[in-house]
Amino acid sequence: MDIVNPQINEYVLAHSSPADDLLRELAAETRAATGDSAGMQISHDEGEFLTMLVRLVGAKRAVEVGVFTGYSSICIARGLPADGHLLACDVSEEWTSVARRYWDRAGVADRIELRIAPATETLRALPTDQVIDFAFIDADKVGYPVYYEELVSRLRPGGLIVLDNVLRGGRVLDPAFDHEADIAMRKMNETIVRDERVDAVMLPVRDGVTLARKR
Ligand SMILES: C[S@@+](CC[C@H](N)C(=O)[O-])C[C@H]1O[C@@H](n2cnc3c(N)ncnc32)[C@H](O)[C@@H]1O
Repeated sequence: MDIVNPQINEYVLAHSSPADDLLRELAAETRAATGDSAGMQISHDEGEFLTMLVRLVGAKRAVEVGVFTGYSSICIARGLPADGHLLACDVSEEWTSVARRYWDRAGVADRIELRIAPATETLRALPTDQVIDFAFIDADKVGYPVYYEELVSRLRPGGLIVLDNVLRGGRVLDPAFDHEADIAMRKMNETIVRDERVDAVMLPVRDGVTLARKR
């Protein structure tokens, strides 16, 4: 199911600040190098959205779960101040080797710390008093509840967690879709809307994005 009419998506893209040449080159290299997996990359308009959110929150300390070839991490890092820090979590040396090259070229490598390990391990190992201003979750869907909990407990008041793919192509609507990722996402969405620690807004941006802001 298309969440948004494809023509509307094109129009949205055409009327958002355009991605620069570097991000377009990264998208093209990702398509050439990873084939069908390239569909995991966020879209240009979602990237601009992330940069704007990071700036609006005034974030300095950010976390990303799910780096792939680095598109969203560049967008997040560009929204941070020069002394900002992005902890980037992924399990793939291969995909993140592309990301490292583009972080260098984007001039943001000095603000990104990459940890190659299951994100559950990385996040659980963070000090409990570590303060996070902004987080983006875009990795294995079954892991979302753990990632959300580890991040929300460290989020400062006014801090923001952004979760991607919360609509799963519309499959969250129908329990007949019983893939573990669809089940996990339904549970995640129910948890967030009942979580009294945050105000939550779910938006039909691409495959669905939830913004959870700590009270
Ligand atoms: C949807 S892609 C991320 C796309 C990325 N945000 C972008 O804009 O290009 C999901 C990523 O999550 C990573 N991943 C999968 N399972 C993971 C886990 N348990 N811990 C950390 N990363 C994981 C994959 O290696 C993959 O790079």
